[in-house]
Amino acid sequence: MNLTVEQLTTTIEQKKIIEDISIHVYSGQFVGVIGPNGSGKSTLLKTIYRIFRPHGGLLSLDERDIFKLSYKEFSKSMAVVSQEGSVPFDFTVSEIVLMGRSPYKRLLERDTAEDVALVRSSLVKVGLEQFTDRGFSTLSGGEKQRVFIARALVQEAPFLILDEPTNHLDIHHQLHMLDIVRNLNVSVLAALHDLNLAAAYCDALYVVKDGKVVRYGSPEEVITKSMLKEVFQVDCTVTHHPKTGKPQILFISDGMF
Ligand SMILES: Nc1ncnc2c1ncn2[C@@H]1O[C@H](COP(=O)(O)OP(=O)(O)OP(=O)(O)O)[C@@H](O)[C@H]1O
Repeated sequence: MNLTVEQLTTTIEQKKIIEDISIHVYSGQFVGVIGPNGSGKSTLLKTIYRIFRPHGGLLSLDERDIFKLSYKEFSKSMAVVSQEGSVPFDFTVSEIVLMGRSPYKRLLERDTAEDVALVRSSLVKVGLEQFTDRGFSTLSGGEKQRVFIARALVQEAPFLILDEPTNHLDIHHQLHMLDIVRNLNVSVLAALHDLNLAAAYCDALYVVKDGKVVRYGSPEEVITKSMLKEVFQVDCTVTHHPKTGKPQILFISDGMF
């Protein structure tokens, strides 16, 4: 599934938070959005997944205007794992994951054996099969994050939005989660803070600063010493991973010496 974002502007309380952003995610691509804190990454993603209404521009999935899709059509097309996932009541893990099947159901329709099997296989994928009946509130931050990933998986959407999906995860689970997503062969747009992971997993990167796209290209084109200085205000050496050949950043700061 293709995503096209053309000249998108989102204003909150009279302030332009993102301005004139154009992005393309081709079918099956894993595209990253990187940028400093407060640069507008989440606002961009939230506008794409319809939390915010844009004040200008066009958003389309396979040529269809995102804002013209019904709730069910939209939810079957796009799954979201956000950094702010919360659950109002103490549902169990399997109840929360089952919610990912709701776009496929009519009101009060019962869960099918297929739904239950999908929930089970997603929980196995994220390593939470022992947690099926646990109350969500009893889980650690990383376990909660993996529940939301499982919920997105059962949604079986061809487009996945990830807003800092590895926030609470230890390094093993960060790599495991990105491996799972990569192997789904769906289109992905992900805001990532870890630039080495962004370089390792993404086919293309957009760099956002002050609400605007300031760089775009392959990780090799984008992850450079000058970009890191200009956009993130850090000094570094950029080398290459000895096995994958992807850019690898070694940060340098006065306090290290
Ligand atoms: N509802 C809101 N009301 C007012 N300002 C907002 C609102 N939502 C976002 N902003 C502001 O918009 C700017 C961009 O925020 P956003 O969350 O999109 O950035 P981000 O790049 O995702 O940041 P981070 O890396 O810290 O998560 C910030 O200055 C933020 O304070």
